[in-house]
Amino acid sequence: MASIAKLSIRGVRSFSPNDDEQVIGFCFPLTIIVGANGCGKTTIIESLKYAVTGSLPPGIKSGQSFVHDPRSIGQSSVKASIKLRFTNTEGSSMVVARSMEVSQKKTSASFKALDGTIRTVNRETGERVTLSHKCTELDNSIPTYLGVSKPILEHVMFCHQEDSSWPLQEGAVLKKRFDDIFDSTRYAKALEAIKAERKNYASQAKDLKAELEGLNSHKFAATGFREELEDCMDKISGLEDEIKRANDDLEKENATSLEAKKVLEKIHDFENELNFKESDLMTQDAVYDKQKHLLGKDDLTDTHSYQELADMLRQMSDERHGNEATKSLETKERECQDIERHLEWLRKEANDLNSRKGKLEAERDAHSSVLRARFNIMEEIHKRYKIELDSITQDDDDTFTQGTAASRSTIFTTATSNSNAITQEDMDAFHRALDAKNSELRDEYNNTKKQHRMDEDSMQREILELQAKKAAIDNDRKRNESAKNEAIRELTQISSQMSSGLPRVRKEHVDDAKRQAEEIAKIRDNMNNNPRRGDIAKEIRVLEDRLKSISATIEQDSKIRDQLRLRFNEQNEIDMLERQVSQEYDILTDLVRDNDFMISRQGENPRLTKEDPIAPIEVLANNVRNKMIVAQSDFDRQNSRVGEILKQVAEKNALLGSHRQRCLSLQLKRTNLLGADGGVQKIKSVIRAIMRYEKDSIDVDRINEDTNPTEVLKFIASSVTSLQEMDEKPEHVAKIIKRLKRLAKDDASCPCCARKFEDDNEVVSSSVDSYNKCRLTSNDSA
Ligand SMILES: Nc1ncnc2c1ncn2[C@@H]1O[C@H](COP(=O)(O)OP(=O)(O)OP(=O)(O)O)[C@@H](O)[C@H]1O
Repeated sequence: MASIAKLSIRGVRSFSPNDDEQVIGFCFPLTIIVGANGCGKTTIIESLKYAVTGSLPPGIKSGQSFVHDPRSIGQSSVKASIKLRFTNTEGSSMVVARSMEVSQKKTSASFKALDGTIRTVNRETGERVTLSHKCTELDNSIPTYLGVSKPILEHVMFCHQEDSSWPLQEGAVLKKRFDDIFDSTRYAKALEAIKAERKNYASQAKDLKAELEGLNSHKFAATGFREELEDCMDKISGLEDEIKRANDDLEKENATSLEAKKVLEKIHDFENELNFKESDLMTQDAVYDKQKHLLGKDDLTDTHSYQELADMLRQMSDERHGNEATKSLETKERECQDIERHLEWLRKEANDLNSRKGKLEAERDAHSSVLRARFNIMEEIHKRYKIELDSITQDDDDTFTQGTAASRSTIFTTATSNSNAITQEDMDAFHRALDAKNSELRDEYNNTKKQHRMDEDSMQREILELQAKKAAIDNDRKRNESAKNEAIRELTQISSQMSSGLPRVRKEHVDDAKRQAEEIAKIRDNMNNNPRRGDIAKEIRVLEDRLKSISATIEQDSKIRDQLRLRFNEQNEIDMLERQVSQEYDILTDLVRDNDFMISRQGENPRLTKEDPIAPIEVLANNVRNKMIVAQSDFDRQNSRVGEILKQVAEKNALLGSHRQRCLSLQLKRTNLLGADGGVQKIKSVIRAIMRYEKDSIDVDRINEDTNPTEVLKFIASSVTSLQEMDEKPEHVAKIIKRLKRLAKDDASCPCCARKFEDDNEVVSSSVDSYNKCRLTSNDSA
């Protein structure tokens, strides 16, 4: 706790400057100062107060009467000094020394407070430290060292007896004292600052609220965009899946095409084989017909069943050649079964191709729906932003024309019925129009923003000027009020002093008070006469009007700001769409890069550009679409071709079956011919009968089914000739010859080319030559 220890006074009031310093020691816990009236008790208290706070006693405004009067000791000036030793709150001993000087002039005296010092001891070094301070610094620092505020020291602890009745004074004085004691001014200022801060924060909160609303709308828009993005991502993933599926289908189609090619090649081979076999069959048919013709009545096909003929053939084969014919037959049957299996496989392939065709048609429908969705988006954008289409392609029906309203609507009305009607040029025009609209909106937004900024700056400047003016007026008003209050207070004090009639109120004091009153009256008159006084109300009114207009301007600006915010939102929307387009471009680029191999199979790789990434993809899609159409037509053609081939195969199959039947019947006939009662045996018997009339013996057994017919015919011809020469014509020989001639007459033709013989002689004599000739001819033509 701080405490005062010793007070030294010289030259203050009744303490003469010519004497030694008067030292008053203070005791603990109480010091009582007693003495006669006028001995100087009050002076001690006043000195303490001055030493600690630097405040002069009340009623001594300039301090002349506080110092010992120089006139009383006949000096022109008097120096007074007050020293106080005290212990500060930290327990350190300190000495504060203050000095004053009063110079007496002819009529008046001047007071001057000199700089004071504070002496203390450095705790660490133990040295004495003396610091010189100005009066105001001392006034502020000593109360701090003592730990008591200056108002409490002035108004409570060292309160002058004349001023001790201040708690009973009027409200304003009382308030001021309490404010001083409790330092409420600081709190009032703090309150004002808090109010100003609160106002500031309220305006900031308002701005932030508006900003929050904007952010909320942004958030809402962002949520919408995010949902749209998710939809787009879903669509893209769906498209990717479709592309993947289409690629897979394409691969399968390629594999199927390869397989179909192989099948076609096989069918072609089979056709060739079939043709070859057909020709072979025809040859065999011809041979068969000839042989049947030659056999005549010996033809057993009509009289014997297939089984009987087969048995006969088997018997004869076993007899002659073992199982070779049977094996050949089995081989043929196996081949026939293979062909049937192959036909079944071809039917299955045709079914697969048909089902694949259905799938491809379904994919085509899905692609059409995607195109329709794209068109709907375009139409929505067109309606929402009123986009002007400046360049439209012109088709055959003159549907789109250059930049007319009719053409703008036609692109959508035409496309409504068929979304595929939008060409690449239409898309380009739409993109260009979209870009133009975007740049137009952006320019408009920037211009409005710039204008708003300029307006805001000018208004801000005006507001600052007005605030400065208002602050100046407030300062003037406060200054005037404080001056007025001060004057009233002093007047009150003077009047109280005068009314108390104390003996120490002197004439000078009254004169001073009068002068001060006159000065205050002058100030008051000046204030009343101040032309600004009347103008202030006008200025306030003008300011209020100005404030109203500013409020209206601010309201208008807030509307503009809302519009700008709306534009800003739209701009953000456009930016987001641009970013979305950029992202989709990246995704498209990645997609193209990932599917590079597949795309390269479709022709040239598309070169994507940021400006128009759709065009190359559209070109690629058109190429793929065209290829698909070509592949589809190829597929249809191949399908019809397969149908035709299948039909031909069926026909050939039927023909083969009939040929097989004929072959079997031929084989049966052959067996019959070679049988015991067959034609060959009959011919042999005929030959034997002839031979009975020949002188030379002939080995008849030499003639069998493998004997060259030429030799047989030669033999018959020579035998007939020799018989004619011999002129020996037995009856049965004559019959045979007659029969041969009749045969020749009825139906004699070449066994190779089925040409009719000209006469009977040619039947016998020229048969060999004709046979050879016809054979050579047929070989040449083959
Ligand atoms: N400027 C001055 N020069 C010389 N003496 C002065 C001056 N002003 C006042 N005095 C003298 O100082 C004395 C006043 O002292 P102070 O008022 O301190 O006495 P006091 O003991 O408090 O008296 P009281 O008991 O009546 O209050 C008076 O005798 C007065 O004549």
